[in-house]
Amino acid sequence: MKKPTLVTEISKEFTFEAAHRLPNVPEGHKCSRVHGHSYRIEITLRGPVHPQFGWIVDFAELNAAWQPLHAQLDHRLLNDVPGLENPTSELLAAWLFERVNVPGTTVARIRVAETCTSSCTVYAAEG
Ligand SMILES: Nc1nc2c(c(=O)[nH]1)N=C([C@H](O)[C@H](O)COP(=O)(O)OP(=O)(O)OP(=O)(O)O)CN2
Ligand SMILES: [Zn+2]
Repeated sequence: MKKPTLVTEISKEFTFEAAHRLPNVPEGHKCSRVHGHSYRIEITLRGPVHPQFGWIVDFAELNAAWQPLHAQLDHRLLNDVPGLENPTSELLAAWLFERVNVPGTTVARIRVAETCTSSCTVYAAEG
């Protein structure tokens, strides 16, 4: 029987604390006020599995790629961060998608969770 071609992904979760407000919501919306979240971010990378190491990249490389992003976001008012003037989960996920860079991999998807029950996932459309 023919062996299937495998697609392999690795994921790592990160957290940061930040405040935000949503400037474009309808008048009276609760999210127009400044409030904070303990953000949870899951970054998923795709790439070939190294024949000797048996991994796509060391999780430590993904951790290293996250650190400068964490520094830009943690304990900030996200609205002050260039490119995040309207910091919805959707736009934050897209902002992160453009900035995560781990050589030898591609970003498969990024999930941003603002609360225990609300999250957003972005990934590249096929083609
Ligand atoms: N599609 C989106 N909707 C909302 C976003 C968003 O980024 N994308 N953001 C918010 C607010 O930031 C809000 O703080 C989080 O949303 P919500 O799930 O409504 O938070 P609650 O904890 O208040 O949820 P309950 O389950 O109603 O308690 C709003 N919407
Ligand atoms: Zn919010």
